Amino acid sequence: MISIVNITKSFGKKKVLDNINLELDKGKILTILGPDGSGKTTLIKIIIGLLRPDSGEIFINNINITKNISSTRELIGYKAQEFSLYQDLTISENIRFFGNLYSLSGKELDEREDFILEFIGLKSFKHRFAEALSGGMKTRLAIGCALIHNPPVLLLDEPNVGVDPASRKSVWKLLRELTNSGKTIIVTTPYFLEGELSDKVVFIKEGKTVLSGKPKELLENIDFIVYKIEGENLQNFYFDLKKKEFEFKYWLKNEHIRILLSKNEEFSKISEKILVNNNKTVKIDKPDLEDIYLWHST
Ligand SMILES: Nc1ncnc2c1ncn2[C@@H]1O[C@H](COP(=O)(O)OP(=O)(O)OP(=O)(O)O)[C@@H](O)[C@H]1O
Repeated sequence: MISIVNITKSFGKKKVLDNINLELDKGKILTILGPDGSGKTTLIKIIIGLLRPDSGEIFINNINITKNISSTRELIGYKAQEFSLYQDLTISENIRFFGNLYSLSGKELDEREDFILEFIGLKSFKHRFAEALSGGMKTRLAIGCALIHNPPVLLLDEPNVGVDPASRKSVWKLLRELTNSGKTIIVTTPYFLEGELSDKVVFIKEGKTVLSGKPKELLENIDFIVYKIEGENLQNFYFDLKKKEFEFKYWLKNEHIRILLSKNEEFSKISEKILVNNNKTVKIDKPDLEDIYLWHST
């Protein structure tokens, strides 16, 4: 459905995207994961035709949209990272405004507005001003606005940044309903857990694809072990570890330190070196997508 072929883009001397290739089938969600500055937004902007790639092509339904930029209007609904709803317009007015931009009017616009209000679960709030909405409601409204012209493809740039975890879940539920009805969705996010909810993930680092695949398969085919160290004074312990410049991968995450070792490295060999004492406990932990990203990208 969507094919991204050899996309490369530089700003001045800086290569921001380096030969990106991706395929996504109809009715699926692709999540682009990567830290700030890795090139996610640049790729999205190229797909919607806001930026021209230096080389490469993008196809949606076999239409070369890099050559037919005008076709992106119909094919794609887009929610930008800094999406600005009109704060002094109501939910209903925001949706109708976007409808006007897509030349919808009269009965057609009324019906579309009604459908979207129902779909995003904001019908009973339709006269509420956008500025008075919670983060999750704003995101749902923004997705509704991007859907106004019923495009087959939806591109959402970091839709859940600044949204609480419960509302993030409701946004993902909405996305899944959309794919069940045949829409194809690309999402960017810095939250690795969101990747697990999608059909396909791609990890991008410094403009390069580190790894891509189905989250379930990536999680089932892991060639490392995650050790979780808990205990008191972990921050100091972590900074002590840093001074020793170990080669293995470790970092401080929430309330613990994570250490990744390949399956043939024995933890006992390093446990002496890192002086895990009585104040610390070591457990094997379930790997997640962030572990996979760090394993492959550092
Ligand atoms: N118009 C531009 N001119 C010059 N450099 C740019 C431009 N747009 C982006 N960049 C640079 O390209 C790199 C990738 O930026 P991009 O916004 O695509 O990353 P990102 O992964 O979306 O990060 P973020 O989550 O912070 O938006 C960054 O180093 C950024 O500074």
